[in-house]
Amino acid sequence: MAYYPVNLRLARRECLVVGGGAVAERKVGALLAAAARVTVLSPLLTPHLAALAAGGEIVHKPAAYRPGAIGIFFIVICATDDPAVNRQAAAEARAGGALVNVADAPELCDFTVPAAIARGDLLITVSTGGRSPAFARRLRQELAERYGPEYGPYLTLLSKLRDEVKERLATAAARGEFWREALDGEILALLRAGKEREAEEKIIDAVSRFGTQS
Ligand SMILES: C[C@@]1(CC(=O)O)c2cc3[nH]c(cc4nc(cc5[nH]c(cc(n2)[C@H]1CCC(=O)O)[C@@](C)(CC(=O)O)[C@@H]5CCC(=O)O)C(CC(=O)O)=C4CCC(=O)O)c(CCC(=O)O)c3CC(=O)O
Ligand SMILES: NC(=O)C1=CN([C@@H]2O[C@H](COP(=O)(O)OP(=O)(O)OC[C@H]3O[C@@H](n4cnc5c(N)ncnc54)[C@H](O)[C@@H]3O)[C@@H](O)[C@H]2O)C=CC1
Repeated sequence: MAYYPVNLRLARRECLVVGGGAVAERKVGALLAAAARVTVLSPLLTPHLAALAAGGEIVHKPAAYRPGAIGIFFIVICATDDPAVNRQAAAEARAGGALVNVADAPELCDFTVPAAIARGDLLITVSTGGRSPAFARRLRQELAERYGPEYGPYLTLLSKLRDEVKERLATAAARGEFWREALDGEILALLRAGKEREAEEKIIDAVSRFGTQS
C-alpha cells in the first residue's frame, strides 16, 4: 500500500488518545512535541502520563471507552490493549470526521506514525508501510548518529542565508544551482567544530563568487 507523506500542523488542534499505556505514552509525546492539545481517555495511565495530567499538559478522562464517548477531534489514536475497543472507537471517530490511527490494526489507519528525528526544524522520518516498525526504529537510530545535533543550527544558517541569496541571485534557476553547489560538507564541518561565523562567511563568500560568475 502506497502512502502519501505529509507534515501536519497540530498546534492547538484537539487530539484524542484512547488508552493510557506504553504505546499511548509514545504517541502522546509526539503530539505534545507538535504543540497539539491532547486528551487521553483511559481508566489507567502510565506514571509519565499521570504526571502530564497532574501538570495540566494533557486532559485525562478517567473512564473506559463507551459508544458516544469520542466527541469531535482532529486526530484520534486508538491505543488500548483491547482490539474490539480500538475498532469501535476508530469507527466512531472516523464517523465524526477525525483522522484515525489504530495501534493494533494498520489496515484501519488513515495515517501511520513514522519514526522521527528532529534537529531544530529539520525533520527526518522513516516508515516501512507498517511492515516492520522495529526496522523503522533501527533506521531512526542509525540516522540519528549520521545526522547529529549540528544539523539544527546548520538549517537555521541556511534559512538565514536563503534571503541573502534571493537578493543577490536574480532567478530561481540560479538560486537552485547555487544551493546545489553550496551544500557541501565543508560548511557542516565548520559548524561541527563550533565555527559558526566562519561557516556563515564561507556561504556569503560563495554567493558573491557565484553572483559574479553568472
Ligand atoms: C502501522 C503502525 C501504526 C502506528 O502506530 O502508527 C504500527 C503498528 C504496529 N506496531 C507494532 C509493534 C511495534 N511498534 C514499535 C515501535 C514503533 N511503531 C511505530 C509505528 C507504527 N507501528 C506504524 C507503522 C510505522 C511503519 O510504517 O514502520 C513507530 C515507528 C512510531 C511510533 O509509534 O511513535 C515506533 C518506533 C519509534 C521509534 O523508536 O523511533 C515496536 C518497537 C519497539 O517498541 O521497540 C514494535 C514491536 C516490534 C515489531 O513488531 O516490529 C505492532 C504489533 C503489536 C503486537 O505485536 O501486539 C503494530 C500493529 C501491527 O503491525 O499489526
Ligand atoms: N502501533 C504501535 O506502535 C504499537 C502497537 N502495539 C499495540 O498497541 C496496543 C497497546 O499496547 P500497550 O500500550 O503496550 O498496552 P498497555 O497494556 O500498556 O496499555 C493499555 C491501556 O489501555 C487502557 N484501556 C484498556 N481498555 C480500555 C478501554 N476500554 N477504554 C480506554 N482505555 C482502555 C488501559 O487502561 C491501559 O492504559 C496493543 O494492542 C499492542 O498490540 C504494541 C506496540 C507498538
